[in-house]
Amino acid sequence: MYTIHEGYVPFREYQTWYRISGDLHNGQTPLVVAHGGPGCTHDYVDAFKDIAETGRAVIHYDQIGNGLSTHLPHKSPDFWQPSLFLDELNHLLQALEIADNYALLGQSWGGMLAAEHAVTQPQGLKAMIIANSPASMALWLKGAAKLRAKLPSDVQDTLLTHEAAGTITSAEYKAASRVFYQRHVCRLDPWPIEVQRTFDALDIDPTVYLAMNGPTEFHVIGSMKNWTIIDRLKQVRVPTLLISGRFDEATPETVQPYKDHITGAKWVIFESSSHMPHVEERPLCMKTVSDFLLATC
Ligand SMILES: N=C(O)[C@@H]1CCCN1
Repeated sequence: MYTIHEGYVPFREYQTWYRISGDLHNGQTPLVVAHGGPGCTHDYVDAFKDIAETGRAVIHYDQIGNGLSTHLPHKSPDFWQPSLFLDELNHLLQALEIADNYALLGQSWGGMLAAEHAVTQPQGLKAMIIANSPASMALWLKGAAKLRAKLPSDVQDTLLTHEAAGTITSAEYKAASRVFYQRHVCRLDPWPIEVQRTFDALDIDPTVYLAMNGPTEFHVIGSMKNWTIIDRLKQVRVPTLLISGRFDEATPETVQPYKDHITGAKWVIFESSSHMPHVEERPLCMKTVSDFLLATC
């Protein structure tokens, strides 16, 4: 077992909730976990706390805008920029006094955030795991369109009808979306409770997700739709592990630029998983990440 400590870090006029599983001061490089969305919560990536069983402290946090951190539903969409979340991450590292020695795991959008962080070559970053993340949203949209084209035709028609009508909050659109999510976001049925908690939180406050991403994982019309980091990946100077699922909405094509442009990057594809190997193949995923951190930190 390990100790658990939760708290808040001031960030600008807001606050960021965090939780430390394990001992930050035992000499092992701690692992910081950045969730996806943008605008999700830490709940669905809670499983990475298992790594604390190896003696390595694991820090989860809710990025500003959702979860237990400050919600800002009245901010204009252009408030929500990658630079805001990069600044928040740096504040968290400084406040927890780990900025000189940490590893970073980002899942989905969190992996995009981790890559944005790594290209700035922070001296304290010792290793990085980019999990289920695209290197550009153009590739993401291309991959999502291919997956969407394989859905049953009635599901495709329903999605198109409601997207054209703007009725993307309708029960019918949500039911059709769920067919995609069950295939390419989390293939477990039912979803683990912690995964459902994140999607329930998104339903309650979709501010960040709608501003930066859009209504769904495959209908991306938000400010991130033109995002790419492919041209900056050569600047990454830390050992990097890429993980994704065979049925992942982050298709191999979306992950490939990380492998091509980050020197020495290793890539593990989980054959029975989609977007969440950390719950779909939990023991194997945790061993893969733990072994990588043991070898690099
Ligand atoms: N689940 C996520 O974070 C993905 C990444 C790009 C759009 N949403």
